[in-house]
Amino acid sequence: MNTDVAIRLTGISKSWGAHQVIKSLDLEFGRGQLVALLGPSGCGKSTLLRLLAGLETPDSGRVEIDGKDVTAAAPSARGLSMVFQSYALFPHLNIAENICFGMQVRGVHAAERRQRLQDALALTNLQGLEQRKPAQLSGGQRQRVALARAIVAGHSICLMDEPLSNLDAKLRHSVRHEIRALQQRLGMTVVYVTHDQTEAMGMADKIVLMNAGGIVQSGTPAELYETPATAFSASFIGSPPMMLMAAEKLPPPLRAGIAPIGGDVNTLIGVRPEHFHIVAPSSTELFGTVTGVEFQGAESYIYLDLPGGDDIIVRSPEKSRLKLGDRVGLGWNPVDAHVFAADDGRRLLRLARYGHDSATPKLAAVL
Ligand SMILES: Nc1ncnc2c1ncn2[C@@H]1O[C@H](COP(=O)(O)OP(=O)(O)OP(=O)(O)O)[C@@H](O)[C@H]1O
Repeated sequence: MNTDVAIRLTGISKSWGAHQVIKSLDLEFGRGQLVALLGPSGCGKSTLLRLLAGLETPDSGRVEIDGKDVTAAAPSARGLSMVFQSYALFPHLNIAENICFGMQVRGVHAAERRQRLQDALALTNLQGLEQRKPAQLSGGQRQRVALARAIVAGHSICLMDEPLSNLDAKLRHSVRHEIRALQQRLGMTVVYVTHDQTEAMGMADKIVLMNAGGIVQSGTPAELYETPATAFSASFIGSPPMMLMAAEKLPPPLRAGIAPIGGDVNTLIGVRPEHFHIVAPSSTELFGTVTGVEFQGAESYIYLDLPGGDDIIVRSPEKSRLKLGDRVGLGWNPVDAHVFAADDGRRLLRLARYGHDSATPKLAAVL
């Protein structure tokens, strides 16, 4: 048994009627890690979490927790706690009673209950609020009660399903920081479902990006950002995401060097918004028309309409002086470009090598 693995899924499938929601999935969750299950609505994240929790049974495959086969085990026998989006607090019980409810049901001794309650209140910064009812707390405080309840359970694995989605943007940011700090301090293994890539990028040790019931890519946030395995991955990670341009619509000098990568395949060129350079129109063969400028404080987003019909966003570290309708030149360093097959989005070789290839001097020169 590999003790670094807290949860292992092997060949897990689940269908609802004819709809296969989870497609023969293999996955490992490292001990003490926060792993984000990320993906668009309906891709199967919550179903996967419920299969882990034992709230659903897989049609096939095996769920192991701490090396033990728990595929057929009841949720209560799996040694894990859960935190839901809806908090799931009892409105008629006060905060202390809500936090202690599970311990009481399990018959934990009163003195032990009091001690664990005090520890959890201190960890989640809820001291002084014990006697209040959930309705008398803010959304952020309620979510902290749900966290405290998960902590007192004393399990080393916690499953969280979109725990921050009922909070406003500012609160989401601070509670997200609290969850991460707590997870690291307690050394918990957390499986965290979210559709928000900034949350996953900011919190996770590992991101498992899902689409249509399968895993598109899994790795550290940096791996997904720097080396997206598919065009889907490229356009899901990053805010704004990577811009994808049909290679055939780009002027020939910008296409040079791509043909050997794609062969006969139509390709998409991907460039992150921060890697575009806005240059004088006379120094490049690719032009764009400014359709919008957003000032964000530390940076500006410049929206450009390209002749081929692609709309792109350029991220500029300065306050932009560009105006609507301005015509600008656009370039990028070839080492920052990614190439994907247009048909299924698979990653082809990175353009980097070709940028410095003597066979394509024009590409580097133009950019
Ligand atoms: N009990 C159920 N019966 C039938 N279909 C279901 C059931 N639960 C989920 N589904 C379907 O399975 C698919 C995946 O749902 P799931 O809730 O796992 O997605 P998700 O990625 O968590 O989405 P969201 O981010 O919107 O919560 C959806 O098409 C959903 O309609």
